[in-house]
Amino acid sequence: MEVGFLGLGIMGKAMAANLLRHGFRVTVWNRTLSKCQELVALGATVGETPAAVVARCRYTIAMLSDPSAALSVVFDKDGVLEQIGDGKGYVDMSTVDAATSSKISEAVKQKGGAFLEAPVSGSKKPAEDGQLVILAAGDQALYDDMVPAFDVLGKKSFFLGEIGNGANMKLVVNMIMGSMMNALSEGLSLADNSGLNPQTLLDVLDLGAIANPMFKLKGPSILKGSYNPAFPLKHQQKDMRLALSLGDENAVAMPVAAASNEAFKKARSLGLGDLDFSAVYEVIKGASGSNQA
Ligand SMILES: NC(=O)C1=CN([C@@H]2O[C@H](COP(=O)(O)OP(=O)(O)OC[C@H]3O[C@@H](n4cnc5c(N)ncnc54)[C@H](OP(=O)(O)O)[C@@H]3O)[C@@H](O)[C@H]2O)C=CC1
Ligand SMILES: O=CCCC(=O)O
Repeated sequence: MEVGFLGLGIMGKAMAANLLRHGFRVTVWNRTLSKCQELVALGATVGETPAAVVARCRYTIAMLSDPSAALSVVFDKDGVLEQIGDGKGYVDMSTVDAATSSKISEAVKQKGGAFLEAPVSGSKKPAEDGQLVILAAGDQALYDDMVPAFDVLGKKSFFLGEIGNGANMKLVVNMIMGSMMNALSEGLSLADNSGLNPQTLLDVLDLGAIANPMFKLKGPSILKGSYNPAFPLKHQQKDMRLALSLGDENAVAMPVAAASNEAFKKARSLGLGDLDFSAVYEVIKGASGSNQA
C-alpha cells in the first residue's frame, strides 16, 4: 500500500517510520523540508508540497500541530485541495476541533475525495511501537481502506460515526489527561511541602486504585526535573482550550479543566511550551514555594 504523510513532528516521524518498517511505500512532506531526510534514509520518497504528495498517493495522512496548521496544509497554495479528487482519500490524524475537521471534510468531499478524521491517543513511544489508539470518524469506506495502515500504527481503532465524533472524543480524553497531570503535580508539591518523600507518594499511588501508566511514566521524570518533550505542553494547552470551547458550546461546567488550562497557559507564558506537558509541575511547584530543588 502506498500512502502520503504530511507532518513529521514528534508523532508524524514515528508513525511514518513505522509504516515504512512494515513495508508501506511512503511519500513524505514536512513544512521544514529538511526533516524529510531521516525518513528518506528509511526508504521514503519526498513530495515537495502537500499537493505533490496527494497527486502521487491514493491515500494521504496528515499529523499536524493544530487547527491552523491543519487548515493551511489543505487550503493554502500547493495544498491538499489542489490534487484531491475522485478515488483519493485524506486522513487527518492531528488533534483539532470538530469545526476544523468539518471544514476540511466539506472541502475534500466537494472535490470528490473522501475524508476521515482519525486523532490518536498515545504519545511518542506508542507511536514508535505501533500502539496508538485511533479515534476515527467520517467516511466509513475510507476507514475500511485504512485498516491495514491503522493496524500498523495502533493497537486498537474505533470508528465513531460522523465527522466531529473523533475530534470530540480526543478532546475529552486529553481534557481528562491534562487535569490529571495538574492533580499529580499538586500532589507531588503537597507531599514535598509537607515533608513527605514524593517518590514514596508515587510508589503508594502505583499500588492503589488510581494507579495509571501516565503517573508511572511521568512521575519519576518530573522528580528529576526532566521534561524532554514526548507531548509538548503547547499542544496540551491547545487541547484544553479546544475542550473548554466544546464545554462552552454544550453548557457543560468544567471548573477542574478550566483551572488546569490556567496552569498550562502560565507555563506557556514562562516559555515552557516546547517542553513536555508534565513541565506544568514547574508552575505548580513555583506557586506553592516547594522545597524541592
Ligand atoms: N506528541 C504527542 O504525544 C501527541 C500529539 N498529538 C497531536 O498530534 C499532532 C502533532 O503532534 P506532535 O507531532 O507532537 O507535534 P510537533 O510539534 O512535534 O510537530 C508538529 C508538526 O506540524 C507541522 N506544522 C506546524 N505548523 C504548521 C503549518 N502552519 N503548516 C504546515 N505544517 C505545520 C510541523 O512542521 P515543522 O517541522 O516545519 O515545524 C510539524 O511537522 C498535534 O495535533 C498533537 O496535539 C496526538 C497524540 C499524542
Ligand atoms: O495528545 C496527546 C496524548 C498523549 C498520550 O495519550 O499519552
